[in-house]
Amino acid sequence: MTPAAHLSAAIEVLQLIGERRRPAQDVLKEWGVAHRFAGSKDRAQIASLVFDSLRKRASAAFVMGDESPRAILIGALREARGLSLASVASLFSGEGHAPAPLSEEERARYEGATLSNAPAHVQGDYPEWIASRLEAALGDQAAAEGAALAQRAPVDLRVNILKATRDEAQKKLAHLHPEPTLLSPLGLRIKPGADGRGPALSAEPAFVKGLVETQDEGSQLAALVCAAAPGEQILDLCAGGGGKTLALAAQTHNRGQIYAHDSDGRRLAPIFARLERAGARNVQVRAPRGGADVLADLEGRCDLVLIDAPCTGAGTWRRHPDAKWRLAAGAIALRLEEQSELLKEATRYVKTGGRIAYVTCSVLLEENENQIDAFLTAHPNFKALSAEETATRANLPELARFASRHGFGLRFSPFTAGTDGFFVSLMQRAV
Ligand SMILES: C[S@@+](CC[C@H](N)C(=O)[O-])C[C@H]1O[C@@H](n2cnc3c(N)ncnc32)[C@H](O)[C@@H]1O
Repeated sequence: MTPAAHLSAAIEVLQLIGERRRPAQDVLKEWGVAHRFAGSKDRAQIASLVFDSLRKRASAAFVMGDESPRAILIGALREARGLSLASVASLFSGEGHAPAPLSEEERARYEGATLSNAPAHVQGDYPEWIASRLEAALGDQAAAEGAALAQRAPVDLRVNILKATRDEAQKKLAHLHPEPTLLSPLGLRIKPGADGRGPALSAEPAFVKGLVETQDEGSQLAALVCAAAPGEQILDLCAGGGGKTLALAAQTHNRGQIYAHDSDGRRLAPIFARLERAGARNVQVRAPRGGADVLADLEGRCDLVLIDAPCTGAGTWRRHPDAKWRLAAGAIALRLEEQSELLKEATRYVKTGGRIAYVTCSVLLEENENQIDAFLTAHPNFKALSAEETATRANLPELARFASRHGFGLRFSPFTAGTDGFFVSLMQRAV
């Protein structure tokens, strides 16, 4: 396929995403199955165009004065890729499988339209209905934070200290030019390629042998501030695919016991191979078994209960740009209920003096500080740790500057920390 044919295909996929209201990744997969002539490199180019368009959907439509898939793609070529009008015009030639030539109006808008008078939700590329919620959490930084969430994300790796130091892993991956992350002492960052793609890590010996795992720097920090110590009894209540479990296993140097649980057994499926690869030997996976109480023996025994809570994912829009357009107010309400239930459930397992770590990958106040406030009011036998104390206990005192100004917890975000948006708060059970 030619680069111009990739554009036509991306317009078609954007149209399908709009009609089907399904995750972009699923629609791209279906499109690939229905168009067997497209090879893997073509599909990757098309996906990259689609994701850039979704990241910049609002600003691209504003620039072009039109919300059609074609207009959004054209606007995104300017907003996300900075292409010149001449380059775009040469691709939109109307020949072969290329999209129809640019109209006079499209040309004029591409060259002349500006975002300077656009409202915050357009400048920040998020849905208008969520603007007030983002402003409540982020104040006058909402548009800047939205714009940072509309950038392509780098590939972040967490070095597995059970197998290598950061220097060793960096040397083994030197051909990918990884740079040490600025905040996580365990992170390596690889810039995305010009087409937005990361490297094929699953074929890298350093990955296959478990020296590194993919994990956003914000997620690494959330795990690090849990300050898990060797010998502790730890429950990872929402372990999913095990991203945080693996980080905790490394932190504890394989000493003590980590119990990895998730209410959805299918989500746990990848954890077994990942634990094996990482050489993590202190993890017991506690998958659900019908209605059995699979965590009953942990009642009142845990030094640390991690709640990596189900959330809107409003901090991960760099990686899942379609999620911001599919998010609905009803989904937020559901997540809020699940989160407060999980906080309540966690109290069952924490021992006296033990701690709950509450984590989300959301930037919304309701899912973060407000949940902590409500929990502390309902559970006076718990006290929240200050940001300073949290950062000091984790031996990362410089993280105290990420203290939330809304309540107890630390906030990391693309704009303030160069990470995905993460919130983490620690609460200790009174002795
Ligand atoms: C943010 S994801 C976890 C990501 C994972 N910890 C990681 O680092 O890769 C949230 C998880 O919570 C799980 N979950 C939702 N409600 C739950 C509940 N009541 N009890 C336990 N797990 C739950 C979901 O199935 C989902 O896998």
